[in-house]
This record gives sequence, C-alpha cells and structure tokens, in this order.
Amino acid sequence: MYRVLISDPLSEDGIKPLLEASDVEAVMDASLSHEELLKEISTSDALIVRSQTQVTRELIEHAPQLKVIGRAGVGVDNIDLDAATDHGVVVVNAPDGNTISTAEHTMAMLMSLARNIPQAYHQLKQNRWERKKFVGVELKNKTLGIVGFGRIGNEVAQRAKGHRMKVIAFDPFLTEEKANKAGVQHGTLEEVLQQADFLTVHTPLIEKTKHLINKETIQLMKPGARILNCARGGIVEEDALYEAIENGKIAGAALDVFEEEPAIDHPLLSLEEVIATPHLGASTVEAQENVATDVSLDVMDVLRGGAVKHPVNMPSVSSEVMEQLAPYFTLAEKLGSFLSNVTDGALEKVNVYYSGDLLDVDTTPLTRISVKGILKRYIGERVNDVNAYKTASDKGIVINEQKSTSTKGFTNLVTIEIETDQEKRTISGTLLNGLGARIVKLDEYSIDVVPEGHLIVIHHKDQPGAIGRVGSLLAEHHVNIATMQVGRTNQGGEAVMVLTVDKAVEEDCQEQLGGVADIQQVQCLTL
Ligand SMILES: NC(=O)C1=CN([C@@H]2O[C@H](COP(=O)(O)OP(=O)(O)OC[C@H]3O[C@@H](n4cnc5c(N)ncnc54)[C@H](O)[C@@H]3O)[C@@H](O)[C@H]2O)C=CC1
Ligand SMILES: O=C(O)C(=O)COP(=O)(O)O
Repeated sequence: MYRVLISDPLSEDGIKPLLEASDVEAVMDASLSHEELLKEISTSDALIVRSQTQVTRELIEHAPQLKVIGRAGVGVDNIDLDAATDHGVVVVNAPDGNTISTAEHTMAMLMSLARNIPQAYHQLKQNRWERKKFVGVELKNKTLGIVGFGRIGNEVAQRAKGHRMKVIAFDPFLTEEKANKAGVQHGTLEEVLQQADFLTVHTPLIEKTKHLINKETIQLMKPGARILNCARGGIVEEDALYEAIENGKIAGAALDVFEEEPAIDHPLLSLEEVIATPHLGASTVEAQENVATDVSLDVMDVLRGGAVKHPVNMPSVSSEVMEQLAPYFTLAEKLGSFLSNVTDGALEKVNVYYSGDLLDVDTTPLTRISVKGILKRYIGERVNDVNAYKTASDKGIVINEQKSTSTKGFTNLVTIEIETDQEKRTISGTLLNGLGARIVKLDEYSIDVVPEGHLIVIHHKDQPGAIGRVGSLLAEHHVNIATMQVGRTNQGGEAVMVLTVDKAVEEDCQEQLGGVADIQQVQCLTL
C-alpha cells in the first residue's frame, strides 16, 4: 500500500485516480503545521503539492520512504530539486493542465490594466461615481511584448492577436521560423522591451530570469508602458517596479505573483497603478481538475515503477524509446553491478558502449541504469535512476557513452568499461532472443553466463586439475554448482572461471579457494 500525502488543496474530482486505486492510501490535509508536516511525511511514499507547501531539504530528509514528489501545476521553485535528486526522489509536474487558465487570467489582467477596472470597481463599491479618473487605453494596434514563449506565452499571444495587438516575443528557444508559424514577431530581449506597450513575462523563475526585469531593463522600455507578471514573483524586481511607477516611467502593473507569498502589506499594493490577484492564474475548476488528474497518474506510475510522463529532475524519455529500452534495463544494471564488484580501486571513469540494435536509440536511460548498478556496490540501495548521474558527478566520476559499429557477431551488445586508480576492467552483455540476458565477455575472456544469483569469479592458471580442485572444495562446503564457464586466452595461460552457485559463498570458503593451487584470485558476488 502506498501512502500519498497531499498537503495543498487539490481538486477532489481530479484526484479520483488516487482515491480509487486499491494500492494507494491518500491522506489530504492542507492545514498541516510545519511539525505535523514533518511527522506526516515521515511515513509517506509520495507527496503532492501546489505552490504553497515549501518542500525543503529538511522535509525531504524527514521522509525515508519518499519516492516521488508531484507538483499539481507547472512551477517547481517551491521544491528543493537538488535535495530531491540527492535522495533519489523523482519530482514530476503537470505542465499542460493549467496553461489555458493562466493565459486567460493574463488576458483578464491585461484588459483590467488597460481599462482600470479594479480601481473603478473599488471606487464604485464605495459609492463614488468617478469617470474622468479612469480613462483607459485601447489594446488594438498596441504592441504586446512577451518574454518567455512557452505554453502560456504562446496562448497569450494568440488571444492578444484576437484583440488586434501586435505581438513581439523573446525566448531563447524561439526561432524566426517558429515565430512566423505562431504569427508573432521574433525579437531580442532588448527589442521586446523597447517596442512593448504592454510587457508580459511567462518564464520559469530560475537564476537567469531572476530580476530579468530590473532597473536597467525597465530603462529600455517606452515611457508609459505597462508590465504584467502572471508567471513568478521575482522575475520582475519589485523595488525597481515600484520606483519606475512612482517616477512615472511605467504607467501601471498587473501582478498575480509576488517574491514572497502571501503578499500582505506589500508596498506595490499601495500604488493606485498596480492591480493584483493572489496567485490565481491556475485557479479554475478546469485547470485544477486537469493538474490533479495528471499529477495523480504520474505519481502512481512512479510508485508502480512505470514510465514517467513529466519528470522534472531526470530527463524525460518518450514511450517509444522506453519500449525499445525496457528489455535491456536488467542487463545494464547487472553488468554494471557485476563489473564493479570484481574491480579493485577507487572508481574514476565509466565508459559504456552500445552496438547492434542499440545503435540508433537514445541510450542515456540505459547508461544511467548501468551507473546505478556500478554505484550500488559503494552506496547500496540509496542510489537509483534519479540520483545515479548526480551521485557519480559529485564523486568526480566521469561517465562516457559511445555507440560502436562493432557487434562482435551479436544483434545487440552493451559493453561497460570501468577505470579505477588501480585497473581497467571490461564486461559485455547481450539479450539473446528468447533466452534473456547473458554476459558474453569479461575482459579478454569470452564466456556465456546468466547475470543473476550467486556467482564466483576465479582467475587461475589454465592447468589440469584446477577446475576439479575448485569443485571438490565447494562440495566440502556444501555449495552446489549450478553452471560453470571457463575462458582462457591461450592453452596453459591465464584463464577465468565463472561459476553460478546455489547459495552465497561464506568468507572462509572464499579464503580456502584462494589458497588452492593455480588459483590466483577469487571474487564472490550476488546479483
Ligand atoms: N500564476 C499562476 O498561477 C501560474 C503561473 N505559471 C508560471 O508561468 C510560467 C510559464 O509557464 P509555462 O508557459 O507553462 O512554461 P513553459 O515551460 O511552457 O514556458 C516557459 C518558457 O520560458 C522560456 N525561458 C526560459 N528562460 C528564459 C529567458 N531567460 N528569457 C526568455 N524566455 C525564457 C523557456 O524557453 C520556455 O519556452 C512558469 O513560471 C509557471 O510557473 C504557470 C501556471 C500558473
Ligand atoms: O502551476 C504553476 O506554476 C502555478 O503557479 C500555479 O500555482 P498553484 O497550483 O495555483 O498554487
């Protein structure tokens, strides 16, 4: 049974998939104190939030069972992604479900800002019939500058064109061609700022966008321009905006988001020219139902080990690629695990080569799984698909992935090479049609071993009697040999024995094996 904690208000209709799942216990409480949250998270397998709950490192560290954090919405700036990755917790979001609602909210703010609707309404509610004070401006023929032309930016553009506005947009991913297709003008950030009568931002809040609209960039804008922020507080620098409105450079602003929320007694709210809503962009029945459903399904997929649609802290993989790779997952992990268990020294570099059927597939997820298999020897079950790369990079281990046309006669081949400060070891494996995974090469020795169960790897001299002596000694210790493979470079030279046995080999047995004539090294492992 998976325990899923929902700590922000979510649409009950939207989370039906969770409520109806027989393997899920959903606990929904949006009024938890910090202490209560720490207690609740300690026994939860998943956490689902919106933008209120601050998912800090402290919270994640109190959650030994936590496997996934779901964000019922787009922005993940309230989640400590590094901490989640460090602890192998997958973060997923629901980026599609609230696009329309937020774009519509932006349009509502745009029109309200142009026509002073909130201010006029406020006066009228106080029984003051003011008309002269609230003369607005038309949108027609005005230029809307859009910074951040993703899902919401694009939807806002289409709606603004319906108002006969001219739209100019900047986004590092927006090409001339894409802009033409969307019917907007493509501009640099400077051009957008210089031409906008209304400027609206729709980027995530990241290092590059923090205070993107600041004292200097506001200087580039037309006198009397207006600014909207329905994306994230902090993209527009609040002090700079306050000053620009005060000195008349900027005629007004519409804000749905603030650097600190809830924004109570905020200086910007004291300005007549500023209209505001309390982070309502995604607050519609439809959006909330959409995001709650999307995130519920993704969270359950993570818990059940399925493919994740919207991962935030690991690369997303198309279902098509996933289907091609899935059969290789066990092979990649076992090869990595086998090799790291027989390699001595401090790990420095991992090279993974793919050939045959894997030549034209995006094999990054397989490399991640190989690295997980390798690192398990050192950090146990704490390493998983999410943190394998980061853990390796934190430890200064270099990971390389290469495609090779040499198949060595196999239809598919995965080769892992490990470099430590003491040695370099290589293993190759394949998926045999209908027969499953096989290790086909260990260093220079060709073998044929199923990578599972208890294994013994013995380096020895290719001399008569060596194999017999190993068999007798194992028998003395009641260790039954299931399979045995021998590989050698040349007759009488160096050789390797790989045995699969029915139970784990005890230390004294391993020691005695090491003392047998012609045996040079004995390594025991369990896959
Ligand atoms: N007010 C609210 O309730 C809501 C706010 N949001 C926020 O709206 C924002 C946009 O959301 P979506 O359109 O769904 O995201 P998106 O990911 O589809 O689009 C964001 C775009 O910003 C662009 N971008 C990144 N850095 C940039 C930079 N330095 N300059 C210009 N563009 C840059 C990206 O290339 C991307 O195209 C996010 O911050 C999200 O959290 C989203 C939903 C509701
Ligand atoms: O999806 C987003 O990024 C939002 O800002 C929506 O936030 P909310 O879920 O309404 O707290």
